[in-house]
Amino acid sequence: MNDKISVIGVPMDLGADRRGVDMGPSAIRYAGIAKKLERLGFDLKDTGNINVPQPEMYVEAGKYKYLEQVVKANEQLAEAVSKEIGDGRFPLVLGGDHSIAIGTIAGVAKHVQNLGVIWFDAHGDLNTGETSPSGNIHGMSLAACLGYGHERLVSLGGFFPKLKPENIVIIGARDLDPGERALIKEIGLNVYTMHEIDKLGMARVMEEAIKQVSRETDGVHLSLDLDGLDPHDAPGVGTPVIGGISYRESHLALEILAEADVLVSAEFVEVNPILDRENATAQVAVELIGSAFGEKLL
Ligand SMILES: NC(=[NH2+])NCCC[C@H](N)C(=O)O
Ligand SMILES: [Mn+2]
Ligand SMILES: [Mn+2]
Repeated sequence: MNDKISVIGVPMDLGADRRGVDMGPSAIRYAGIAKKLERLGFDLKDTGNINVPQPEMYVEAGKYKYLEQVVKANEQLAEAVSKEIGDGRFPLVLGGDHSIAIGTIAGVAKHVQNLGVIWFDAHGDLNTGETSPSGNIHGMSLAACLGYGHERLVSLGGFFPKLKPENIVIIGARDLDPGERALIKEIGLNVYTMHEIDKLGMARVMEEAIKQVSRETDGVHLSLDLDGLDPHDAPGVGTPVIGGISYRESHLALEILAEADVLVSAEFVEVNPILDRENATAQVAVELIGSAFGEKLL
């Protein structure tokens, strides 16, 4: 794995239309991400935060809430990610709501022709403005990367689609909207719901998932929404869903992923300190980052 990591913070909450998740990058830094990665021997650079507007500056509703602002911030993010990769560094993006996957993936896909993606999430984030129950863009980011949804989101970074369905797996899904289910069936997206995780076990799920996302790709991106974990272990998220991936399963998953040595980029999103208990969810994020970057007990 690349031993140079660049942290990029994205204090974005417009895609969730809910305050708090903008403080995610600070909370994850406060929980000790730098110490963790330096102790693991990485050359770490913190590039600071992307500039994201405050929601109070705008009154907006509709099918794509805060579209203009979300696009602007994601364009900056895509450039920042692309620059770090161009400098030979591994971009580690801290959210912020999950709409930022659009910018991260746009930046990575500029360099990696066929990008594989492991999408850890309770949700599919496969809505478009037409199917979304909320108008929140964080529920539309994976769809946008696949070429579905608003033109501004789909073509962000100047090219589309960024991803092919066969190079993606979703892990941990347990809350899908009707339009998301229809899209999954239509394009044959591989989703490991909690049913498969319970039945097969996380080790087998990860082996299969890694095989699929690295088969015909030139690198793999990890997009980890903390709400993929059970709210018992990660309470500080805006859209919690019971019955999720346990603390232990999530570590196992990332340890197996680290062993496979396929990652070229990663993002950890949806940490909301306002809803958290004593920064526990940011703490979990830092521990998971450790596992994803090869931390082991012995
Ligand atoms: N990244 C997330 N937490 N997404 C939650 C999405 C919730 C719901 N499916 C929606 O579209 O509004
Ligand atoms: Mn998500
Ligand atoms: Mn989610």
